Amino acid sequence: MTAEPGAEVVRVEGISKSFGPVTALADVNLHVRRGEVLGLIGDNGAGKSTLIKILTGYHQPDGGHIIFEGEPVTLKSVVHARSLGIETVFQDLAMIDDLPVYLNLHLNRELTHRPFPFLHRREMKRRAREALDSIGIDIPSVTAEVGMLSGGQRQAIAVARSVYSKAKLMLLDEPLAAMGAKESAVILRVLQELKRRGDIAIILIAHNYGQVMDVCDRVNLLQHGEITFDRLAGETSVAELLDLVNAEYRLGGGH
Ligand SMILES: Nc1ncnc2c1ncn2[C@@H]1O[C@H](COP(=O)(O)OP(=O)(O)OP(=O)(O)O)[C@@H](O)[C@H]1O
Repeated sequence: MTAEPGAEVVRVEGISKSFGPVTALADVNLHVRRGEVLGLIGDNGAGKSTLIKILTGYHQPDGGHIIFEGEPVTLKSVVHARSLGIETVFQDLAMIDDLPVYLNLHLNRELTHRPFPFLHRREMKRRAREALDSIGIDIPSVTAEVGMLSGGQRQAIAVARSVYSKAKLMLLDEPLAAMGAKESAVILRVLQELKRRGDIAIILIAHNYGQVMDVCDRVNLLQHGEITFDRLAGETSVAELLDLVNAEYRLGGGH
């Protein structure tokens, strides 16, 4: 089914999740297609991270369904979700700073000279270079330690790692938080390139609506545990999004 360009990769139906007395998600419905970047916005505490953690297999929902590539799935764990092609790029990156770029790209997937347990470094370097070049990430050397790179470059490598592991659905939770304009531009360029290639579905959480509008095809607003707004980016504006979120404060629903 996903061989088709534009095919639906994931559909979420009626997802709910509470933490004790706190209802994080009440009745969430959303979907995203191959080659599409869906921007997920919402006030602090709206439930965005909880939704991403459900899709990544970290939290189990209390109710509702997840349809992945047309089949209902129960995502039992992060490892299970990853085995299906659901990859998350976290804010805190999960990179090992004192390892070079090419080994970070191959974490838990190191190539060896079979049947011998020696690392096939030359081949890993070659593949790392190819993976970075293929999505336009400009890193001078794949042997550089990740800890020496800028935040933007590290985040770009985290994205490349997901692509390299053949992600079908990529989840990005605030990848641009704490980044300067130049660093954000690196990531936005990579996302544009992935969009152009058209084979991955992407859900992006971001607080900067200007950046959301730059890269997303469609925007969903999460409020009170439900998606209350679903619009093509070309049919809305930063001003409208700000207005919708700020309306909550005016109604006394904000924190
Ligand atoms: N593990 C948890 N235990 C208890 N409550 C939680 C837990 N995770 C989230 N919550 C609560 O669920 C609600 C939704 O939180 P969530 O982090 O998903 O929101 P968010 O939209 O990602 O917010 P932010 O933009 O601030 O990151 C909040 O009220 C939060 O306090």
